[in-house]
Amino acid sequence: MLDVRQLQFRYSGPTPAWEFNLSVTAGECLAIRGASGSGKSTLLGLIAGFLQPQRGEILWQGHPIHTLKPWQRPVTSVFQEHNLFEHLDVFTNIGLGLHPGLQLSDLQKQAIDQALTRTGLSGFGRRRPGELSGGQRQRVALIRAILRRQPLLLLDEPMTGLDPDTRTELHRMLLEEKAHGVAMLLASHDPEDSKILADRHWNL
Ligand SMILES: Nc1ncnc2c1ncn2[C@@H]1O[C@H](COP(=O)(O)OP(=O)(O)OP(=O)(O)O)[C@@H](O)[C@H]1O
Repeated sequence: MLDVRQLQFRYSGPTPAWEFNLSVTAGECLAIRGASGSGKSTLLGLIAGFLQPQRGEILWQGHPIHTLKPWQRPVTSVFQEHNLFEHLDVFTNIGLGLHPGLQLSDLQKQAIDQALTRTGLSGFGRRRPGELSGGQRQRVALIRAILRRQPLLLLDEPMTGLDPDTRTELHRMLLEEKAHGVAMLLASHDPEDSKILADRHWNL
């Protein structure tokens, strides 16, 4: 279970201050609702560890994680910027999410191939991100996050630029992750994403 307790944050300069309080249990998807600029990405950035809170706690299974580096947290995230390595091909980008030294088992290699096929990217494994469309890059980022199988998945506008069939397949993959006990936080302006994936809503 994720517990965010009295988590206070403000950017430098004359910007709003936030205090976040929420919890998400294993296998649950919490949709974060709020107008553009209300702080949804900020909250996800704090949980991922890309931003440092001024006060408060983030607990996972009762243990504080807000003191950990991003890569030490039981978290994986898909942000709008994708964060793919431009000099590496699609397969390697995904594989590095599974093992930093790319020591992949046959099962993991199969899982990557299968996920690429399911999302219409069969045959794209050797392409670099610069040779992909925005929606294709988004799919690669999502596959990488899903296959990493961290207990907590942060999704910031995850379906941007995807066609209806690919969205349906990715919704299905995310529902499978939920069924495996992955907890999710979803920031999306698309009501369809929330309707299909979310168990609860939380308003900012
Ligand atoms: N690095 C920064 N420095 C100062 N202010 C920032 C910074 N990043 C974001 N903000 C401000 O913080 C507020 C919240 O931004 P945030 O990106 O969290 O909103 P959001 O709810 O995710 O918006 P959207 O739905 O448009 O993605 C906005 O007013 C934004 O301008």
